[in-house]
Amino acid sequence: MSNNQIKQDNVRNFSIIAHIDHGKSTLADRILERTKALTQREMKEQFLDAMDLERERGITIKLNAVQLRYGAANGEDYLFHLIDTPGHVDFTYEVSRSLAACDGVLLVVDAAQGIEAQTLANLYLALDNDLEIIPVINKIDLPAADPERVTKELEDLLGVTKDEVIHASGKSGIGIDDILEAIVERVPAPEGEPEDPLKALIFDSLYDPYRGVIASISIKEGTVRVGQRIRMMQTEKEFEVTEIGVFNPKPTPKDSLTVGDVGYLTASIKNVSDSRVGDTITSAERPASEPLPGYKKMNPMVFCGIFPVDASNYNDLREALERLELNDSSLQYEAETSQALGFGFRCGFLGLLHMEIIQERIEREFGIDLITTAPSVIYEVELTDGETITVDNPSMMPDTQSVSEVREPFVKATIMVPNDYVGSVMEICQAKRGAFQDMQYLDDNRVNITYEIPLSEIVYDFFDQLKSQTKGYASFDYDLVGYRASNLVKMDILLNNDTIDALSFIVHRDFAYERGKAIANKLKDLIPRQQFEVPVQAAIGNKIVARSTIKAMRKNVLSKCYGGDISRKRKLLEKQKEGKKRMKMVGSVEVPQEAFMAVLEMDTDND
Ligand SMILES: Nc1nc2c(ncn2[C@@H]2O[C@H](COP(=O)(O)OP(=O)(O)OP(=O)(O)O)[C@@H](O)[C@H]2O)c(=O)[nH]1
Repeated sequence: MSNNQIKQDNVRNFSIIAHIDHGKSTLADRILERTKALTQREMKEQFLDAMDLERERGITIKLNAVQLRYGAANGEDYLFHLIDTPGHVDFTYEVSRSLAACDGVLLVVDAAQGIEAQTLANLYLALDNDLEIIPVINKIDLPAADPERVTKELEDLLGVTKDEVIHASGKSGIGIDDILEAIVERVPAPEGEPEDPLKALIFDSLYDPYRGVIASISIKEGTVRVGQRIRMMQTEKEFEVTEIGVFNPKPTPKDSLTVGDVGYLTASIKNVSDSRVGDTITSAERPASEPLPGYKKMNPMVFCGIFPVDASNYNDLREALERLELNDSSLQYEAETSQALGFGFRCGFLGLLHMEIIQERIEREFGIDLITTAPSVIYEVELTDGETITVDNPSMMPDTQSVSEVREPFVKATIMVPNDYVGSVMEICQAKRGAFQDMQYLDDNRVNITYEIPLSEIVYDFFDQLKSQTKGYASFDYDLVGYRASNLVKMDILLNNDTIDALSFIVHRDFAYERGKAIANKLKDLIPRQQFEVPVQAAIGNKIVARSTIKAMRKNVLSKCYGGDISRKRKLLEKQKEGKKRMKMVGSVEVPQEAFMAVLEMDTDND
């Protein structure tokens, strides 16, 4: 059958979870290598991170599942499915879905860094899914490695003994055999009956222009065959299976997939929303009575406006978003018109990284230059007439007179730092309107601090500040906890006496004056001099709270280059041209892209 005679008892489905940069992809590569999934020559540097953008940023965005064969020390052959998980907080939901496709995980911890915030977040997801956990200390080759300390941390955290913790190095190959044997011995084989009605979990889905949706599936019950009629239990749509197969790691078609198999399925599905991640595929003729647990739609938390620099690219931008949405059901968008920026789209994202990735893909893959506005969260606004509306665009915030209460989303932020930085972390959290919750000592040197903080503050420069104030030692994770009332007001920005809707933002009243001043100063620096003097004003309602002035231009930029340094001149001209692309005429003033993001960086330079 599809397993090439390997019995279900010898199937092992597992995943690797780790804090970002603790070496998950490198370890996955070593495992592929050891099980001869790829010859060295075929092996790209990091096979599982397939998308260009991922490789460049060195992070894993999309899931992947690879089938491997392993000849164990006990003389038997085993079939492994290694399911990759994304490592960033924005993608927690995808991690949780891919874990639902497994029976065990390797919990990888960097030998020098120890347990970090996302190690814990991922561990909790694994525990939620009742998975067998194999602790692995990675990078033991590093001079700064302290495997004893990290072993102790893992013992305390997991209640395991020292002997159960594997020491490894993805770089030098130490411990890889121990890991493979531990998978055989400790991860349970999938349960489920091949003859029962089909239940296949969709844990990822991808749109291919030729074949339609390619769903990544894990078969929990029953068997699926080519030509079979299937039904999506959530959407109740039916399709006929055109191809099924496994990745080993190249896509390899099979006639059927059965319990324990992890692979892909196509069925001429034209719309990704018809095969939602987390949904259960069953047979149309003999449907299962209940879907697999845990279907949850992920809602975007961060919104921003996306506008083409060149208005004639509006339709291209819409097409680009349509195409991206096919592969990414968590991306949302709707048309938006800004007085300042013209026609564009209001887009919703899971988090900041998700937002950056989409913006970069639009620019790179579709060649459209964008102006994006500062990210905003969704506010709940109770009006004086009793109605409640949601606002994801600051410029749409109603006038203060008609508002009785504004509520904003709060998150529980978990921050892990060495002792020395506790003071700095608390200072940042306090400045970000955080409410202290708890502080726990993990060992002699490390502390786990929890705060409740408004999401909007996290969206601004929280993480950057955290990193710079703790020399990169802090690790951070967050979870939405709900909406709370806050004293918030809308700040408008006026350029040359015109209100620029795309520059409006929401701010806590206590910080309004300070932020208004900071942004007026920042914009003065960011917006190039024009032919005339431009006043920059920050206002709440009709009240101007801060003001600065962009002086009129006197000289041509080139006059700065004395002498005949041609190459320098050319560079300057090119730089100017480059800058031009990112400029937008807003009324009578030319405004660069950076100005729309200024609100994010205000706190970092208060000069
Ligand atoms: N010294 C040493 N460095 C390692 C080892 N494993 C990985 N690294 C390095 O650590 C960095 C991160 O490794 P990755 O494998 O990309 O980490 P990751 O956890 O997959 O990262 P994300 O995909 O972003 O979650 C890279 O620079 C690797 O070269 C190891 O065993 N020893």
